[in-house]
Amino acid sequence: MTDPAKAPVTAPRTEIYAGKDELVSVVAERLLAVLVDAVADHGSAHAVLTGGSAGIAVLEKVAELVAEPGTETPSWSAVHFWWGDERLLPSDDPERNAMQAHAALLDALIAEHGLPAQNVHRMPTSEDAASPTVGAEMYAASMEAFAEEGGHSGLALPRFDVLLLGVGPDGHIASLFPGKDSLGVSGVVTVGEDDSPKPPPQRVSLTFDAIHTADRVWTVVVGQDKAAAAAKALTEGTDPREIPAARVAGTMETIWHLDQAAAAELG
Ligand SMILES: O=C(O)[C@H](O)[C@@H](O)[C@H](O)[C@H](O)COP(=O)(O)O
Repeated sequence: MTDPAKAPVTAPRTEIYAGKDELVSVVAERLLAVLVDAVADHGSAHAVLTGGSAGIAVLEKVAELVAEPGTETPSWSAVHFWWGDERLLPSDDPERNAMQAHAALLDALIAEHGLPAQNVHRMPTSEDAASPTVGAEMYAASMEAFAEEGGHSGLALPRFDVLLLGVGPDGHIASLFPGKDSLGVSGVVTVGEDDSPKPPPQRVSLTFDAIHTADRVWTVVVGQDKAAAAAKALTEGTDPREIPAARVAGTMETIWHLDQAAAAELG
């Protein structure tokens, strides 16, 4: 079995866009293309979604593209959506990443385009799980049920074709925050966070080991408040315990999509 801590990872490539709209359009088009190609290539597609305003704007753009006649789309019955992290809140809380993604795209795909509701794999809510640790274990079991046979990582995970990540001004990704024990958790696919510095405190997150199994890992980074964190993350030798985004990587490609404001301090 491959040691997941040593999964092959690719070096980051940066792409800088004039503004949020340009960035969001490119990522939305690319996301659709990856889903189409994945279904054609291996019969299904698994995408990992992110919260945050840029990540949700990408989904809104995908919804726009899907509604346009002539857009090439995947067979939605073969597409699965997962999350990189979630806030442990009640199911109807508008702060849940899943609620926002449903409103932006998923409800329309289910109602109008044949996406099976059961292909949307939400992280547990505070009604489902008494604690982040329990929520993390539940989500690991959900992913195990779709684990790729003979996957290269040695972890019980679906083959993630693409995994989106927002980046916080503190350099956090998913719910992996600077200085937290979650950063060092290895050999498992999920981790609970009880004390997030960004509210709400209780969250569930994929681990770095899980993130590193994805074929493509794409950040979506918009705004001047991310400039310092992005610059540090993309500087060799940065300690990921201080800037978790420094460990962002996928097995086939790692793309940092930044708008000019977020890229302002890149070396
Ligand atoms: O769970 C959270 O607290 C947010 O989802 C967070 O992780 C977000 O992804 C980044 O802060 C980037 O957010 P923006 O895309 O809004 O800049």
